[in-house]
Amino acid sequence: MIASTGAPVIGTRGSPLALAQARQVQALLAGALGCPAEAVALSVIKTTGDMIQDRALSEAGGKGLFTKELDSALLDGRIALAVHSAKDLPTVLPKGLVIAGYLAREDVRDVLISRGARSIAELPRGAVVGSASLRRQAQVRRLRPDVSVTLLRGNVGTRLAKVESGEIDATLLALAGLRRLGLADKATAVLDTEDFLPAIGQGAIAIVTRADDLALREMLMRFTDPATGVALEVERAFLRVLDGSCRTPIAGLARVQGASLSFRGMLLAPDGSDWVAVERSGPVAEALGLGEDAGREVVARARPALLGK
Ligand SMILES: NCc1[nH]cc(CCC(=O)O)c1CC(=O)O
Repeated sequence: MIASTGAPVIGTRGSPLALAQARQVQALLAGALGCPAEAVALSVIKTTGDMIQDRALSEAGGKGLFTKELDSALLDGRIALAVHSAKDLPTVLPKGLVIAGYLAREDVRDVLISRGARSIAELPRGAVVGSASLRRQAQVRRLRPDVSVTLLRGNVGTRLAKVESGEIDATLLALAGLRRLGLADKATAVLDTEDFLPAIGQGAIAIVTRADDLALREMLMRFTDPATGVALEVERAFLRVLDGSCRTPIAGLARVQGASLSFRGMLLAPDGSDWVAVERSGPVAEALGLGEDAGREVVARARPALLGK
């Protein structure tokens, strides 16, 4: 759908983070169109995921919780593009939709936010770490089997308040999200990807359009980042192979340097007591096969319990 100004309408969720991300795309698209940012309309759409606050999303019925309503708006023509955290996108999009591209990736790392401890190693014995992410819960427990993890949902502001008030000892968040909210100074420590692997897609903003909207797809190519696209192709291929069970924590990160890429991926038991890690490198031209291959290696090496079987 084209707004009365003639510019394509952007669909977004209404959370502060989603709006910050949509505004980045709004500014870039306005630049490409040669019009003021206000001429590109943002349409705020509530998703099922926005309405669930009391349980882990993994228990609330699976994939696409943050995308379904935006997908429908795209397919109905109410919006022309949807802006998402790549991390929240399911591995397979509904028929007729495509990821048209990604903005250049932000910092991919997670951060620790705590009152006293300056690192995960420094957390007091038996500390309580709040997180809604199975991947973060598992990785914290892999490094520190003595800490207890508790479900912590809600927006970034609420989570920070719970650390400040002492309700929990620490939490973990994506540095990218904090930066976009202007809250990066809340981070106590930035976690090295060597021992704390990010989520598939972390730090990347994805733009979804209708597959047949070729004019818009071409327009978006003026400011989307091909290297981020390659990294995400690897990571999402890895995730697709492992995707059977959303109860199983998965982490992975691809890096692109010129014509070569490297990838590390991990599948973990929810309590961090078991894991399989893989490492691959190869040419950019083989991104898809490399990601799938890494996924198949994990499946082959994992104990059945790790695969939820
Ligand atoms: N699950 C919510 C979500 N989706 C994307 C980000 C951060 C931004 C990003 O990864 O690009 C966050 C918050 C967080 O995990 O701290």
